[in-house]
Amino acid sequence: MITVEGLRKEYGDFVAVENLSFSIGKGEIFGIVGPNGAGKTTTLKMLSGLVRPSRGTITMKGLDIGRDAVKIKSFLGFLPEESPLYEGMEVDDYLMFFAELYGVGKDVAGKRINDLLFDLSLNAGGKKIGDLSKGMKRKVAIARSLINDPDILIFDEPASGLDPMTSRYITDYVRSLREAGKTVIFSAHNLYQVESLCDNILILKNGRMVTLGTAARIREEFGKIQYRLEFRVDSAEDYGLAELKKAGDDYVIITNDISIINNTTKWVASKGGDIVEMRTIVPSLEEIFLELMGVELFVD
Ligand SMILES: Nc1ncnc2c1ncn2[C@@H]1O[C@H](COP(=O)(O)OP(=O)(O)OP(=O)(O)O)[C@@H](O)[C@H]1O
Repeated sequence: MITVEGLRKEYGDFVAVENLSFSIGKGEIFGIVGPNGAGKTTTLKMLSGLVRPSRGTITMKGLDIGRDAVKIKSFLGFLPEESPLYEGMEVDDYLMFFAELYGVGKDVAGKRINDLLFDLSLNAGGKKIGDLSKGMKRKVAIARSLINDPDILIFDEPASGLDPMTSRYITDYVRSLREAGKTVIFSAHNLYQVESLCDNILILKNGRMVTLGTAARIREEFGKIQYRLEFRVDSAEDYGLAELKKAGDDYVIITNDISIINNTTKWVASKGGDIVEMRTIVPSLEEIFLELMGVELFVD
């Protein structure tokens, strides 16, 4: 559906995005994450044809964005990070206005607007856009990005800064778009959202790809699985295999070395003690992300 090769964007001497290559299949949800300034918005703007790449190619449905921008725009919906809305207009009129800009016929547009308002649970009750809540305004912007019934959606932080309920609603809505066969590319700061939603995740840092894959693959590649063993013995004075912590009457060790776990269970048995619990600790994508970005993590 989408192929990106050797994408680069320079602003003067500054390289905002460097040598990005990836492809996205039809019906996929593709997430882009990275710290502030990583190049997410720049990448999304290049994908949506708003910013011209300094180098590299983007093809969508076999069309080159440099040569066929107009055709591509007809099946593309873009939600910018901050979307200025016409505050003095009512939602229906606003959406109808954009439908006309896209050449959507009045009857089709009317039905589509009703469906969108219903699906997004957006009931403005005749209020002007300027008087709506932040979450409702975001929903209006999302509805606008869908007014031409695009196959490919590019959402820049669709749920950022919204209350958890609205954020959850938008996440569920994005999922329903995939079920309707749309391809969705979005950037986010909320890694839980990305992990629960995306088929593939691209992690960017300083404009470069750190990794790309499913959440499970990224976990496998970068996440250290740790083992946590909790046991009970009368005295642990002669235990010297790993650092011991106390949890009430019990002792706990956390290690990524399975042989330490095996030797500890033998030692516990030799002391006539009991194993209380043995489990693995799988790092969350958030923890892996922080580690990849060079932020130290503490496990307790
Ligand atoms: N028009 C521009 N002129 C000069 N530099 C720019 C321009 N647009 C973006 N940049 C720079 O490119 C880098 C990447 O910016 P971008 O907005 O793509 O990052 P981002 O990952 O979306 O960040 P955030 O999470 O803060 O939105 C930043 O250092 C930014 O200052």
